[in-house]
Amino acid sequence: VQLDPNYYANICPNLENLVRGAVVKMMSQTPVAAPATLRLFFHDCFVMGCDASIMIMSSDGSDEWHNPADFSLKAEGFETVLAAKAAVDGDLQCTNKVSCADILALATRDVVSLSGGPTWPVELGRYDGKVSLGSDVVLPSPDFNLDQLNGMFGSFGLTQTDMIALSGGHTIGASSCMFFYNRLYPGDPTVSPGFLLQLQQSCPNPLLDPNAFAFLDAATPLQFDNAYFRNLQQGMGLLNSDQVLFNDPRSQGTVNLFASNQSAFFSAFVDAMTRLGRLGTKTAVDGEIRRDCRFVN
Ligand code: HEM
Ligand SMILES: [Ca+2]
Ligand SMILES: [Ca+2]
Repeated sequence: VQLDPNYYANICPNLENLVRGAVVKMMSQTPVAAPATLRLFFHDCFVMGCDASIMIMSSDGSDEWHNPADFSLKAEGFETVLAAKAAVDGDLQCTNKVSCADILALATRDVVSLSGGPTWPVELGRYDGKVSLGSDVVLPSPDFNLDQLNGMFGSFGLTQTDMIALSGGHTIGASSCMFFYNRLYPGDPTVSPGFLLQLQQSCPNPLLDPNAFAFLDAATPLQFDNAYFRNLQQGMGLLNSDQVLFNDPRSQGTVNLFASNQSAFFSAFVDAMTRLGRLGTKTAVDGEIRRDCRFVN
């Protein structure tokens, strides 16, 4: 299936402005909107393709969101897409003509660029999926090593460079301590000593505070920039799957490039996001334009 940035040019000419307006408003209300939306897009695309399957809420808890790998997705991402969908449907020319999957793709581009990252033309024309099953969810674990990361991203036709650039999505947002406690007690030798102390203070005890968290990019947690890669050079990657990108000699060169050259990171990120956005594209044959992003029609 061929996606096209101009897909809605005649169907809903004001689409991009409507989405951006809703995203700007959500971002002014909460700093969580941007990272939550970006992560939502990634988790959507890796399961059944970019078809907004992650947004379907079933009454019996069998949907993707109820899988432990998705349960920690923050509400603000879903709310951003729902707000953008409401803005789009509020334009009579557009009502029920734009898929939730396309709105999620546009909102994701907008949260990235409005956080200081690159902007790019978003390919459009995906239909929404009609199936969401928790049992279909397979996502990378924060304990993955380089071969496991390459294996999973490679299964989607993404290269190691794509995988490293996309991991740069961790330049914004936070992680619950539960995903990296195992690096803190006893201290993982690849965590810099100062950062280790800092993290042990933020995450004192897994049993005491399940809500404890740390920023994925301790330097600039709200800015979409290449500080994430400079952190890795200093042993300040939060997740094992982050730090391993620098520690493994096979990926270190790309980390060093992105750390020293922000435009190289941005252009690799745009390429990789565009490829990610092409996964599992649905059409009218196997999809629909969902009226309410949370339910199949
Ligand atoms: C490479 C494999 C990846 C692993 C193992 C991974 C794992 C994680 C984990 C464990 C968290 C913390 C979740 C929580 O505390 O609820 C997280 C957060 C996040 N991830 Fe990833 N991730 C990966 C790739 C990606 C990609 C490709 C993107 C987007 C391009 C992305 C975007 C994000 C964002 C923005 C957050 C912060 C969410 C927030 O603050 O609400 N991640 N990731
Ligand atoms: Ca999906
Ligand atoms: Ca940052």
